[in-house]
Amino acid sequence: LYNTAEDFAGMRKACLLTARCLDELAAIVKPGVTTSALDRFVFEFGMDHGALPATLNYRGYKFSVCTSINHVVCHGMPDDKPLRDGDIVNIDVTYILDGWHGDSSRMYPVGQLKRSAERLLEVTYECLLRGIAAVRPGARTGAIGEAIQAYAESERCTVVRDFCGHGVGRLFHDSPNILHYGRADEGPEMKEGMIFTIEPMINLGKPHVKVLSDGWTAVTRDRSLSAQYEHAVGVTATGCEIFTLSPAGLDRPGLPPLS
Ligand SMILES: CCc1ccsc1-c1ccc(O)c(O)c1
Ligand SMILES: [Mn+2]
Ligand SMILES: [Mn+2]
Repeated sequence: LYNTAEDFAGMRKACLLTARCLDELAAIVKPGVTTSALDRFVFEFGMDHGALPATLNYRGYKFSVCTSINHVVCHGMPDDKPLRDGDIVNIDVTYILDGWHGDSSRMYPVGQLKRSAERLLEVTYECLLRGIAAVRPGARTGAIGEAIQAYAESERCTVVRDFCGHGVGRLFHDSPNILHYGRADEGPEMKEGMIFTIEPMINLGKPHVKVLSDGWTAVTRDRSLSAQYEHAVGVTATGCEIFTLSPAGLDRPGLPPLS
């Protein structure tokens, strides 16, 4: 367990840096830009702020970021292929700043999206917000998954079961695992001071996923579109604090709020 004073202060700083990087990426992502260029930006942004990407050399992964396009569910690797008009891409960043891991991801539209793709982004972000709304001391972690699954399926979407959220803080991955489906009476009880990510992957088609021969890239088996949003949260006496919110309100899909 973490204590809500110093530990939450450390998480706030690491997560704010990740959120600021994700904010800046919104102006960079456009047709013709390669995901390798995004990888270089994320590495350099970290260097400029005294932070290292946690994914670099993590379990043999060689990049500073995951970039997952269209039917890629997660763990997409940056490459030299240019993004195309109509693509949707998840960019997942984890900076380590003074030993604290700021883990967050968002969806970025490339150019003009089809309505079905736009709707998937809205449903997925709402799934994350519903999961966050279920966080409070005394509830079980299963309440997060139940809330996400109920909303996703009410919108005729499906929840990926193969990957989950996780404890985060001084470690990139810690207990508890946070499932994005299930029942409210399952899982460990949430306690004040717990810090974990909620990172639902939502598909327009079937939930089934397979990992490509590169050992990383997870794709929908039916090649349907998939989206993911990730926030890191700390459990407080009254609910939770979202550490990775965008200071500019850019973490939600669609147009940024009028300033
Ligand atoms: C590429 C980083 C990686 C490797 C194995 S799991 C993983 C990963 C990627 C994004 C995450 O948000 C996460 O919690 C883990
Ligand atoms: Mn992440
Ligand atoms: Mn994560």
